[in-house]
Amino acid sequence: MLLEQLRGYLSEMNISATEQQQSQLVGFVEMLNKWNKAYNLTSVRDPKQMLVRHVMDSLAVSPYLDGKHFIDVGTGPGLPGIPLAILNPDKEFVLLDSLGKRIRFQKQVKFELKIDNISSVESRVEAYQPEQKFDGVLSRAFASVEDMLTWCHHLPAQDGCFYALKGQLSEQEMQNIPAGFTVAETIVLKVPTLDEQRHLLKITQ
Ligand SMILES: C[S@@+](CC[C@H](N)C(=O)[O-])C[C@H]1O[C@@H](n2cnc3c(N)ncnc32)[C@H](O)[C@@H]1O
Repeated sequence: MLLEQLRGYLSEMNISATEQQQSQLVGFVEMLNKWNKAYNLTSVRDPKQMLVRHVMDSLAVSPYLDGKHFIDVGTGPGLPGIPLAILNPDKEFVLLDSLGKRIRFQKQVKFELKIDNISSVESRVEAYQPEQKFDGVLSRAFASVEDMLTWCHHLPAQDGCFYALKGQLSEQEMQNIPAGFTVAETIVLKVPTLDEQRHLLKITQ
């Protein structure tokens, strides 16, 4: 059932995924649903809604990613990083969150679904000093754009950029973008069956 739903959405979004990737994406929803009962990972309780609101919403970002080495800050259970890693095995994703139980969930997902291109870091983002900087710094439902840029300014490589996945954009939030950062692109994302607005801000430094 979930698999059929996923296939329909992938075709609507013009995204191709192998059988193995499809089964990993469904496996991720099933694990999210199972662990959610004890770990409180998301307020979305219905697996069909998890597929739309978490997996498809994350995958909508995939066509816009430039580079190979990404970090997803405030990733929680691995959103958008895990669906993006499943779809892009040639890219690497560091999943960072300050809460240990979310990190434990990500590690179990990596192990059970055999996702080789993710690694988890338990840290506050402000304190994290990576050995290698990133082509892209991703976030979804993490913080205001202002706070994200202030806390994460040390993470992108020279030509790297920020990708903030947002709902409705408030004028005030856009006005508060700190000096030295530029919104290079504002992309309107289409997520099947979701009426609310979804935006991807691509921000350079
Ligand atoms: C609302 S959740 C969003 C999770 C996920 N990105 C999503 O889209 O569902 C925000 C997450 O950011 C984490 N977080 C908040 N402040 C943080 C910080 N300063 N450093 C690292 N993680 C942080 C929280 O632990 C939480 O998991």
